[in-house]
Amino acid sequence: MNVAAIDWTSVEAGLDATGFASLGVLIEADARAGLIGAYGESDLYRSHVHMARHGFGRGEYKYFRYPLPGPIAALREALYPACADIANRWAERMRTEMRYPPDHAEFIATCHAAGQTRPTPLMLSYKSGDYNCLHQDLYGGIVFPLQVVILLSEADDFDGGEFVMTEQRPRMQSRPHVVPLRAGEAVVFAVNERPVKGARGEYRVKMRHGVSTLTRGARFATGIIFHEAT
Ligand SMILES: O=C(O)CCC(=O)C(=O)O
Ligand SMILES: [Fe+2]
Repeated sequence: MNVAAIDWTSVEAGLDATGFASLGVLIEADARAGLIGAYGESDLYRSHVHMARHGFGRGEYKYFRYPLPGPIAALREALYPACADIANRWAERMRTEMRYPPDHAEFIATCHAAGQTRPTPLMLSYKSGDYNCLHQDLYGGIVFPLQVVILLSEADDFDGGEFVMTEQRPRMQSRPHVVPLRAGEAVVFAVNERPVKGARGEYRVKMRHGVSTLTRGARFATGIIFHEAT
């Protein structure tokens, strides 16, 4: 984890330009292997979702229960403050009333007061033929506008399985993005809407994310979502 090395000015510029930005490699090989190795330990998770059963795609994911694994808990807390600054600037530009407190514990208290009490960080597991349909991770009325995904598998472990985003612009066709990810690399991206500066002021685009079909091997990723679920 090297959160101190992140250049948040360029991260914000990337988020403003495309709705996503790399944070560099934040989970080293040992910790990646640890998280993948613990995927089968059911005590660590509060729920297990088979995507095909819900029409979400193919493959599976599991939501962690508290206490979160060390590296996930540490990153969630350490990444939050800079993300909250960006989130507050976005809220101003989009003229929404929500403002985000400077530390994550305080934001969690806001979620709890609204009845969102369950943890949302998750592990995702894909095998050849699996994919994740375009979606948004919204779990209640309280939404933190940025989230983070980290690839845990090595580049050689799989083919296909690219992280993709779409940007739905008002009265225009949707724009696709393929987001490159190295092993351990984290990408911060827009959960839902983000502001874009147009010729006549700010407008909003709606973002969705997903994963293209794996054509070989196995792919694990972890997602760090800052709001809690109902
Ligand atoms: O497997 C992936 O890269 C996508 C993960 C995802 O949907 C998420 O982190 O919310
Ligand atoms: Fe997601």
